[in-house]
Amino acid sequence: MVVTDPRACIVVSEVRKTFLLRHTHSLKESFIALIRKKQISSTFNALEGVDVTVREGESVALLGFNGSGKSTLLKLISGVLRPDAGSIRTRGRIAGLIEVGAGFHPDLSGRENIYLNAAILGMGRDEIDERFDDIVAFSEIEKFIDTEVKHYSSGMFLRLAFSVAIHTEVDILLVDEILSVGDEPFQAKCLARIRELHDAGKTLVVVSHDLDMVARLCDRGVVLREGRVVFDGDATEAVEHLRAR
Ligand SMILES: Nc1ncnc2c1ncn2[C@@H]1O[C@H](COP(=O)(O)OP(=O)(O)OP(=O)(O)O)[C@@H](O)[C@H]1O
Repeated sequence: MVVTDPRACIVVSEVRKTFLLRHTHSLKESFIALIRKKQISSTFNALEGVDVTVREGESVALLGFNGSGKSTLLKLISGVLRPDAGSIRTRGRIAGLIEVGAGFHPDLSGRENIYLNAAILGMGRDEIDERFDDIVAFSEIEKFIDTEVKHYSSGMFLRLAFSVAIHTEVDILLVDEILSVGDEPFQAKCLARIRELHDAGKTLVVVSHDLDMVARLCDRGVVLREGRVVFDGDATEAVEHLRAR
């Protein structure tokens, strides 16, 4: 596909993602299945023929029921997964709030993890120094910043990881289930920060089951059903489309 839109920053074109489904648990079972000429695995298309173009500064929600392919599409855009057919092109720095905290080390302190994680997310030492206080203040865990992360509660861990991710310099922010992060006041704060980033011109792609929040945060909604795009348009209409089924 030739991209004619000069403001396009994510171009998903004719994408298919296939997963292998195993039907056996062990080597012994596989052996028996082979002898009995039974299928030991089959393939399954989590996404098929998906076309989505996102322009700079847009806020797009990926909507759909469980298993419709939303997270898979987000992972393809972030580069964590590769498509089996079609192409995905992106322009600008992308940060995914997808597997938040995946790069954290339990034996290091909160402070050390901020430096480690921010570096993994592409920030330079000076940039981290400059933002360190903001990251810690946002997480509200100042008192425990020099404690090893393995002693943190799961909510504290998520607060710190989310704070680091949300303070990195990006053009495109990919967010999977914002509302699974921390307690209610912290979720509201994260949402406000994401809105601020969008107001400053950043592009957002959000996956969430909180349809009211999505309708307020996003301008556009893409509805997936069984791996195919069944609606792409105004976010409020997309939510209505999803609720109508
Ligand atoms: N690594 C994998 N191996 C096999 N199947 C997978 C894998 N990842 C995803 N799938 C399958 O692909 C389909 C789409 O999954 P995906 O996580 O993208 O859905 P989703 O729309 O984000 O769902 P949910 O709302 O439940 O989070 C599901 O049927 C899932 O079981």
